Amino acid sequence: MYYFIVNKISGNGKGLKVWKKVEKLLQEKQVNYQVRFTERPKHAAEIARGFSSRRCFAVVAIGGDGTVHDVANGLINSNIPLGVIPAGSGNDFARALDVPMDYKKALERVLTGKQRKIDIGRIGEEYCLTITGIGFDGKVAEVNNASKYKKWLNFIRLGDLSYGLSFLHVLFKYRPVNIQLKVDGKNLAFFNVWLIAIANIPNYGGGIKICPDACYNDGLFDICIVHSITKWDLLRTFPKAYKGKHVFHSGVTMIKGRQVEVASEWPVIVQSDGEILTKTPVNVTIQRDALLII
Ligand SMILES: Nc1ncnc2c1ncn2[C@@H]1O[C@H](COP(=O)(O)OP(=O)(O)OP(=O)(O)O)[C@@H](O)[C@H]1O
Repeated sequence: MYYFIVNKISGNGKGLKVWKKVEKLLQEKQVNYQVRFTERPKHAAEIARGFSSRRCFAVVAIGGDGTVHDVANGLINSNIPLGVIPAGSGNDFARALDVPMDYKKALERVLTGKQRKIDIGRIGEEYCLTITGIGFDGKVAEVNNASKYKKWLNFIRLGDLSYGLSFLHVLFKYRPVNIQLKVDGKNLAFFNVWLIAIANIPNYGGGIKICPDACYNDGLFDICIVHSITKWDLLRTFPKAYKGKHVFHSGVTMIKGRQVEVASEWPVIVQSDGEILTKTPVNVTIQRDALLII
C-alpha cells in the first residue's frame, strides 16, 4: 500500500491540483493507495506517525518543503520510506534530491525508484531535512510565510521570487547581532552576523545556493556565516548566492561540522525547512542516515 499525504493549500492550491492528476494516474496503473489531506500545520506528522511499516511501501508527501518537513518528522524511526511529489512554492528538498518537478516523473520515481538513506538535522524534538537558518534568514522566512505576494507569485507560477522580495523587505530593518558558535566543541565568535545557515542540502528559498557544497549523505553540516558586511554589500552579494558565488566574499565564512551550538547577544529567529521553529540559543546536531527516502 502507498499512502499519500496531501497539503491541498501548498503552492497556493497546487497541492490539490497535483493530487487530482496523481490520483488519476494511480487508478490507471491500478496502484493500491490511500490518501489523507492535512487540516492544519503539523497534521501531516500526526498522520504519518499512524502508519505501520508492515503494510506500507512508502508515504508520499504532496506539497512543499513545509509538508515534507511534517511528513518526515512523523516517519523518523519508522523504517518507512518518504516519497515526494513537489507541489509547493520553493520545493528546495525535491530540487536537492533531483526529484522531478513534473508530477508524472516524480510518481514514477516513487513507484519504481531505489530506496536510500539521508542525514537529517535535529533541533530538540524537531527534525530538519534541508537548512536551518538563523537570524536574518529566520526573519525572511517569517515575513515570506505571512506575505500576500507569496500567494500571488505562486498563482502566476513565480513562487520562487517571493523569497527574494521578502529578503528586500527585511534587509532595510534588520540589525546584525554578535554570535557565539560552538562547532564540534570548538568555540568561535562572529561579530555583526546577518545570518547563519546550517545546511544538509545546498539550497533554500527556492534555489539560493547558500552552502553550495552541502551533501545530504556525508554525515556533516555545511555552515555559512554572513558577518561584518554592510547592508549595501549584502544587497550586492545576494544575487551571487543563486549560483553559490557569495562564498568568495570576505564577509562569508564557510565551515563544516556535526554539532553546532548558537548563542546570540539577543534572541533571533530560527527557521528549519522554511518553518519558524524557535529563537536562539539553539543546538543543531546531524543524525547520520536517519531517514529512508525513495
Ligand atoms: N490544511 C492546512 N491549513 C493550514 N496550513 C497547513 C495545512 N496543511 C499544512 N499546512 C501547513 O502549510 C505550510 C506550508 O506548506 P508547504 O511548505 O508545503 O507549502 P508552500 O509554503 O507553498 O511550499 P514551500 O515550503 O516549498 O515554499 C506548512 O507549514 C504546513 O504545515
